[in-house]
Amino acid sequence: MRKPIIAGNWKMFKTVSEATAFINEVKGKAEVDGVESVICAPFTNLPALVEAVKGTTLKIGAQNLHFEDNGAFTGEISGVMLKELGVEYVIIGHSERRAYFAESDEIVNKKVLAAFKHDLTPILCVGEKLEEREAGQTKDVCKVQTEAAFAGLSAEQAAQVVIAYEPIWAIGTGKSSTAADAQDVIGYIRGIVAGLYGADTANAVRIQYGGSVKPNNIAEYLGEADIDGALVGGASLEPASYIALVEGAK
Ligand SMILES: O=C(CO)COP(=O)(O)O
Repeated sequence: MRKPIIAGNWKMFKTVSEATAFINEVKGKAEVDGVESVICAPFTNLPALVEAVKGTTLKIGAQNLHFEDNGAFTGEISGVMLKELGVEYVIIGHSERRAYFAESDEIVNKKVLAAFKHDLTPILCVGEKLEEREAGQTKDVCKVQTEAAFAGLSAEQAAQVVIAYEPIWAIGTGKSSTAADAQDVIGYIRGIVAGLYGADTANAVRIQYGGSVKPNNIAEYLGEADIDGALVGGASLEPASYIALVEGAK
């Protein structure tokens, strides 16, 4: 059985004091047996958040990393740095990074490999643009992105990747994919992993849906056979809403 995983992607929101106040409000509430609950926060919040979640089952993730361990890369943060902080997860290849920071499939792959080098679990984002969906290219786009990102991973590593299928047209728009459409694409993505590594690995990989997930629609997604959780932006920012999301994944 795959353990459902709810991850909040805070994007560029919350100062350190706002972030720690959030954890104090959700402690003991956004902790539900059988559901993994992860907050992916801006870099500046990470030390305080790792400290704030001690003694809880909540986990902390970053939203990006550089693929090198160190070097002349002004403004960047590496896997070594994240690991020493006690961060466990890292979002890689979010569509906002691909669009605004020119992250190619090759860079995404290097980042996935860097995450494993430092024992961080990648939350790998894939998904199509609106024009790609309209042109009937959704599955092709997901195939190219997934295969590129997994290049060079062992089966054991592949089984640990969390994939987040996020159709770009559904992010922050209130236009969510139907649960059935999300299941169709996510089942297809699981098949891609099966093609690369076989059925056991594919059955172990957890695949989230992301894009306008809210407390009132999360149960529909989690009710689908291949959807193992959600990567949530806007609705992860308020404590009450985040708690409802984790409860909705039971
Ligand atoms: O991009 C997302 C999560 O990574 C989705 O954002 P929203 O939940 O705000 O649509």
